[in-house]
Amino acid sequence: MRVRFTKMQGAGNDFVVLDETAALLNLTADQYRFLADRHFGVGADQILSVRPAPAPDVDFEYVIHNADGGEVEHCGNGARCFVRYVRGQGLTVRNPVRVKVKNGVIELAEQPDGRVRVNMGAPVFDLPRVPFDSAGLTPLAEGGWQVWPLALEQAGGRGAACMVSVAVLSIGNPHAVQVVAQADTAPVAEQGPLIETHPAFPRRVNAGFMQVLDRRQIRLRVWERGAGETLACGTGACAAVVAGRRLGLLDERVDVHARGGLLTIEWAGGERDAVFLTGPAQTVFHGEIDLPGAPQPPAR
Ligand SMILES: N[C@H](CCC[C@H](N)C(=O)O)C(=O)O
Repeated sequence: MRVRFTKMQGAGNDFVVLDETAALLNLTADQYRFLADRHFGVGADQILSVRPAPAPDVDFEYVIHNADGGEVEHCGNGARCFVRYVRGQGLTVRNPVRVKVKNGVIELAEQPDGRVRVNMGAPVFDLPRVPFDSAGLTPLAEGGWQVWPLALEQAGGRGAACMVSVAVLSIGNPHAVQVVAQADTAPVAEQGPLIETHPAFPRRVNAGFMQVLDRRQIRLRVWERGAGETLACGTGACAAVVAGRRLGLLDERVDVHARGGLLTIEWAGGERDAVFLTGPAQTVFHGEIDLPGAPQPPAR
């Protein structure tokens, strides 16, 4: 099956964008994995699908699949590319654009300076909604909030276990954020997959490693659920700033230095206050590719 796509990136987090506004593609997990494959496919951290509005109060539906083929609830860097795509392709002239994501509606606005500002909605701290299973775990009080100590053990008991303390929250998708002294030398490759698959996270989790430079700047690396370490993670940047602010370390507006670029996060600090993510969105190229496997029958 031949599909047209657009390759995009936001602060180095890269995407294959599929325009499904005229017809749904009904791709399989294997086909999403193929598109994301950097050797046999196009190559991307996530696949973003642009779909028709499911209700009159939104302009589009925004569906995200990780490189491992699994559908996920949200992608902040992808949201910026989404609005760049739909406006650039003339699918809408609205600004901001309202899109339906799995757990709600978000607003995406192209700014005069060319960056894109996304209203990501309010963070979620209710542990069962992250979801996080805290049974058998005792939180540590930290700066007026709490962090959760997790034992990380190599598969098969190889190597010594180590303990990390993570702040746990959802930005529509699950995040576990730890404060580290130096992001550049943080053990992202070693600890990331162990945190991602820790049994306390029944749907796995994105693992953030945050170095606080000062109250208005952090350096952040994220091992993403279903994708591994990416050059930037939009929801991860939101989660890190919200966690840092609740731990008393950060102010309302923070510049997040990711490996792939700069993101700006704003959160007033109230549990019902929306988190705002501002950053770049670039189109890299357009293309077509033959997908293995037969087209799927429409979902029932
Ligand atoms: N890996 C994430 C989805 C993509 C998030 C990230 N690319 C962003 O910009 O928010 C998850 O499984 O929840």
